[in-house]
Amino acid sequence: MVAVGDSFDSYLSKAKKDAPAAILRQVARACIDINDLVQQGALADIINVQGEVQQKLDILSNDAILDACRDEPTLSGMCSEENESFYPTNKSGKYLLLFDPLDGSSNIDVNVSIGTIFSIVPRPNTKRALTTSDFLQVGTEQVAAGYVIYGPQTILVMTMGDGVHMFTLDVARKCFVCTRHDVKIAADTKEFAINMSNMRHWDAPVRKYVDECLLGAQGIRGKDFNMRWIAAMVTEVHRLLTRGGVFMYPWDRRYPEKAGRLRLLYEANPMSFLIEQAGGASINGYQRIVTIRPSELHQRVSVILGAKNEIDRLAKYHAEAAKPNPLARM
Ligand SMILES: O=P(O)(O)OC[C@H]1O[C@](O)(COP(=O)(O)O)[C@@H](O)[C@@H]1O
Ligand SMILES: [Mg+2]
Ligand SMILES: [Mg+2]
Repeated sequence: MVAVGDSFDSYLSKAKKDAPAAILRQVARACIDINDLVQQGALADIINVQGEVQQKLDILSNDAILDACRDEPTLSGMCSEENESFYPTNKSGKYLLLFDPLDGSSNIDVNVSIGTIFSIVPRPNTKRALTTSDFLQVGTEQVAAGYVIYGPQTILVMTMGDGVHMFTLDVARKCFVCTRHDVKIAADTKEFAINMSNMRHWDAPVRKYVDECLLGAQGIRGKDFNMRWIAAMVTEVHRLLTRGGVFMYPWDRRYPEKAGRLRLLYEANPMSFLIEQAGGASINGYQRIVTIRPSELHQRVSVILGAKNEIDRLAKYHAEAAKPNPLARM
């Protein structure tokens, strides 16, 4: 078990023999480079005065991960939120890497925390050429997942199914050091996060849950709730892992044909793995997110995750709403 003060490298060196340690080392290295880019901010524009075309941080971050991982022998392919299709690497690699290189892009200009999210799954069949369908695995197949938050501190948070551990970047030494291990989320909370501007578009169960929270001590919940919205899933999940809460980006009527806003493979699955490892729960309203069978790389999903008892309540409201109305048959 990892302990506070252990370096990320020593944690990885103690991992199970078949763990994707080498890939995680490369991802961490790329994220240190992304952190440098994030820290430079507008200075990067000033430094690059030679007439080169400036690239958006999303693209630079994407390139940083592709560059760091493409020669890793244990990796057979990568898939990014920023690319239409997958990127094959080493034929004999045992693993596949999926990632959102820069989450919370709208926060960059206003200097609010952003992050990188990653997920590693085994390659299902090493005997034939890699195909898109190899990436379309249920979240329960993940062998490792996590994120790096670029905030006042830069912190790598991850799980290999052995609990959730946090490693803070030692900027001077350019390495991550464990600062919290086996993080757990309390089953109850008085805090929720949702984009309230979409309220009129929500489905009835989400509306009911939030209405009850807003009634506070005067309503059936009997307690006052606080609300947050940072508009970066990484930062919201980091808050949940630090002091509990509920995060929701549910399906809404703005885009009825889409299952939600967030991406199943690059955002929802890795975050759900972390939240469940921390003792919380993560659903799309009706089922555990990690049990959803993906049908396309950029598939979207409704996300409701965090404190166990709150998610159970939300699941109950969804199940009740889905029951056929007995009056309809009369
Ligand atoms: O702008 P909104 O509707 O508040 O949406 C914010 C959500 O969009 C996201 O930024 C989407 O991720 P990207 O920035 O990677 O596209 C989430 O992190 C966040 O939860
Ligand atoms: Mg994102
Ligand atoms: Mg992104």
